[in-house]
Amino acid sequence: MKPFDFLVIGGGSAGFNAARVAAGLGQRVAIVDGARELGGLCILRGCMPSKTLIHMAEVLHLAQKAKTFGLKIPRAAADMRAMHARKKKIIAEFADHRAKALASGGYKLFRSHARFADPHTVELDDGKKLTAQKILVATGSRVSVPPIPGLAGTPAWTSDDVLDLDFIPESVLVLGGGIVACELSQFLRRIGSRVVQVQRSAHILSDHSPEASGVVAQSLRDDGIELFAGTKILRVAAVGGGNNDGSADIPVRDARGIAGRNARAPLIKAAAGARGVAATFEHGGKTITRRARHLFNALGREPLTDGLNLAAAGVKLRAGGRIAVNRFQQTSAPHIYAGGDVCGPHDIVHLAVAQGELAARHASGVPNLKPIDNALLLNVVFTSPALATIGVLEGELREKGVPFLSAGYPFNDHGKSILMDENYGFVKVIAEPKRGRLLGAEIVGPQAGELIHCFNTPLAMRATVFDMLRAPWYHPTLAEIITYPLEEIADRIGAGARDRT
Ligand SMILES: Cc1cc2nc3c(=O)[nH]c(=O)nc-3n(C[C@H](O)[C@H](O)[C@H](O)COP(=O)(O)OP(=O)(O)OC[C@H]3O[C@@H](n4cnc5c(N)ncnc54)[C@H](O)[C@@H]3O)c2cc1C
Ligand SMILES: NC(=O)c1ccc[n+]([C@@H]2O[C@H](COP(=O)([O-])OP(=O)(O)OC[C@H]3O[C@@H](n4cnc5c(N)ncnc54)[C@H](O)[C@@H]3O)[C@@H](O)[C@H]2O)c1
Repeated sequence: MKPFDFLVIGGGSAGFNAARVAAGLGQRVAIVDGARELGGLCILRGCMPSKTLIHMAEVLHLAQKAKTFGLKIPRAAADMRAMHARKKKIIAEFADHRAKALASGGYKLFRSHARFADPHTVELDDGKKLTAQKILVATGSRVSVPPIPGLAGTPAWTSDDVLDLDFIPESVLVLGGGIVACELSQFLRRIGSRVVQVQRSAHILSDHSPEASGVVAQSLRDDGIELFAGTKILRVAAVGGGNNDGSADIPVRDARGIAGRNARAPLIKAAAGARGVAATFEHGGKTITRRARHLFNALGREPLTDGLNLAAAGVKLRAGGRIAVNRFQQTSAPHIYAGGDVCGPHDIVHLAVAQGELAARHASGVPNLKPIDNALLLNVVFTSPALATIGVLEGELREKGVPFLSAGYPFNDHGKSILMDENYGFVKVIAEPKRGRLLGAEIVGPQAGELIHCFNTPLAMRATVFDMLRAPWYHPTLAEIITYPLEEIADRIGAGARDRT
């Protein structure tokens, strides 16, 4: 077959958008994807199913709080079969749209796994070989199974399984305190499961400030989750007894679940007669054991490079297994690029898309490209309250010795959030101390994932707190809470700086 200009391995968020941009630039493009179902993680088993279910659980939560609002809603409860059906319908529509786009003819699609035969050639499952001038590796990530005694041999759910539930589990033992663990623990609790969550670090969501993640932890506990942080997990095991929630039996999967099966990991069998799981961990100087009907491994993800034979292409990995890339997504073999979860450094969809598009433009010879601006890092945790950050925050600035001013304001003193009974959390603004140029913002509270977008354009345009205060802010809105810290910083800097901007 005639060589391609640009060949993409993996048709998820990074790969699909890279192919779309390269084809738009007139390149002859191929995509190779080995999944049974096309769509990628975000659509099939990541952002979209999780946010569909989380939204439904949020509606349920509000209905259950009806009395607070003077309403009579006698019995609001989850109907998991109906929720599952709605999620499936919505996801099928998104996946269908993506599959049609992949098969649209703009690029040649091969339904196969790919492995490098040499730096310009990949081999497909049927032995066919494809060559290309430039190649993008965008194979994503899979659930990781850390070496916790007993974990690899204990039947466990992954996020794939939790997102596919059509019944309410009686009880779930959640291992981990990252985004997946927190978002889905709260979902499980809100549909009616008993949830025990066990986290290693001293506070959950350890990439975030203790102040912000502490608000989320409080809300998880207020929802009724038994949350242990600062633990050392000693072992997990399948046990007899447990609870009966009507589920047929413990799923026979390994701790990597469906992702593991895709990667051809061996299946394991549940111990005969096992009806539950137990985790034993150290916490506050004590050894504690907690049991539940199901175990949920939410201990992180790892880049999916198995079977790609990257060595044959001269592509090197960083410590931890991610593909090493430069600021234009080029790997150690400069004609081979990587984008998305397989290279990181963050598993976030808009970054996967941006990396894929940047790689496609660079590979197509587009001049004067700008690398992705790390000072605009945007992150949202879709718990309730949500936690969202953008830019550079206090912890990093302190570590680097960079001077800054910061000011915050709590939602429990703001009109709109009080009338909504949304009293958790705060907004915080961080700015450069001389002229008040914005450096970052942190919001934990109602609609934080939406509110944080008040800052993305001003940050990208290097605006100051004075610029933001010149804009109108409607009353009463959640967004106007942002004016209080902006005003505080502006006051501290003084009129001189305002006049200079
Ligand atoms: C539960 C969950 C919720 C999430 N929620 C959010 C969220 O709300 N917001 C957010 O920004 N991010 C979220 N993420 C992260 C986000 O989903 C990922 O960062 C993003 O989807 C990664 O895209 P990708 O293109 O790198 O990989 P993928 O979408 O996984 O695409 C990789 C593709 O490569 C294919 N492939 C793999 N190996 C081969 C091979 N050898 N040959 C051929 N094809 C291959 C696979 O079949 C797959 O289609 C979530 C993740 C999870 C797990
Ligand atoms: N809203 C979003 O944008 C969103 C939602 C879900 C997932 N994601 C992305 O998906 C990726 C995966 O998320 P995740 O939550 O699975 O991973 P994570 O890396 O964020 O969290 C893993 C958790 O497991 C714990 N852990 C790991 N090894 C352990 C061990 N040996 N013993 C005890 N604890 C251990 C860590 O302390 C951490 O709490 C993240 O990078 C995230 O960015 C994003």
